[in-house]
Amino acid sequence: MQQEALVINNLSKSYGNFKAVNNISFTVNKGEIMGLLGPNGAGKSTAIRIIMGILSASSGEVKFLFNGDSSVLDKSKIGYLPEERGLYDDVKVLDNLLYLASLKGVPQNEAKEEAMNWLERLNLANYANSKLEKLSKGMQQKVQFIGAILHKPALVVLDEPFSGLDPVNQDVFKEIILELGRQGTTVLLSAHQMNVVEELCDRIFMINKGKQVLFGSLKEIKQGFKEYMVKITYQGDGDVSFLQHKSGVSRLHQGRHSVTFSYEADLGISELLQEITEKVAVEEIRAEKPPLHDIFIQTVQQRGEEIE
Ligand SMILES: Nc1ncnc2c1ncn2[C@@H]1O[C@H](COP(=O)(O)OP(=O)(O)OP(=O)(O)O)[C@@H](O)[C@H]1O
Repeated sequence: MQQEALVINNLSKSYGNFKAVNNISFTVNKGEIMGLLGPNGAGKSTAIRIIMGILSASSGEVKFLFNGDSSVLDKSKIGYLPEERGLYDDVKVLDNLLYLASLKGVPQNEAKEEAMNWLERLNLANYANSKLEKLSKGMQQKVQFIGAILHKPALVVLDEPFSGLDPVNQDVFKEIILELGRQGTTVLLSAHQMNVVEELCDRIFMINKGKQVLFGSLKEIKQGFKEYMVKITYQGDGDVSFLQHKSGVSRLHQGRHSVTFSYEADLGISELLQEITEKVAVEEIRAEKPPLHDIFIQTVQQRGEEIE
């Protein structure tokens, strides 16, 4: 039985006539990894800051259910990685972490042990006694990430945790986030590089210009998108120009020995593939749903809306 940990109901935030967040609703279940995905300026940080109690909503509500039913946020149960990182530059790495842990009520001995374990795991143990300003941006982000999870919170809220990280460290963060989910920690994270996180999240809330675009698991979102991306490679100089006139085919690109196009899933693709194999000596066929990023862009465009 799924247990709701966080409920967002009809949340909006206006600045004058401008709606930065426009009536969004979603829930996050206990132990679930939820991705809030959208381009720059979509409203992700605004929504997160409202959830964190830093900004007030114009309307709507945020409910925390992991500690009984409460609209009051118990900050010691939440870990937060803010978009604008907030550590002390001229303070040692370990002391920065011990300070953050003390704000959450973690006893110093315990905090020190946990902090050193995490620094070890993130290859920063040698920097424990260096001032933060000596570390690279990516390293500082790792320290801030440790600060968000050190006190074993029930809910972790990460605003753009992957931006500015190299692919190796992105994978390290992903591994830790998955581990948190398995341990029952609820995770809400935002990202603009959709393809970095699409496989990580149990469910995804896609947002553009403050409004919901799509919401569901990756599988549900892909199933709901009714177009395949097809790529066929073949030997020799076959002629597949008939595809130009085929209904359901769009975005056709003809290469020297290959052709790519989009095809409406509802039409059933086997007959079309049969026709192609009669015309050319097919080497490889790939038909798959597009990546999340493309689904996002096409869904927004199909609705006649613009991307920020
Ligand atoms: N204090 C403010 N006054 C007016 N407009 C604001 C204010 N804060 C944010 N906005 C606007 O609200 C929109 C959403 O901003 P927000 O920071 O939530 O986006 P985001 O999805 O987090 O994007 P990014 O990835 O660039 O941080 C933007 O158009 C931004 O310019």
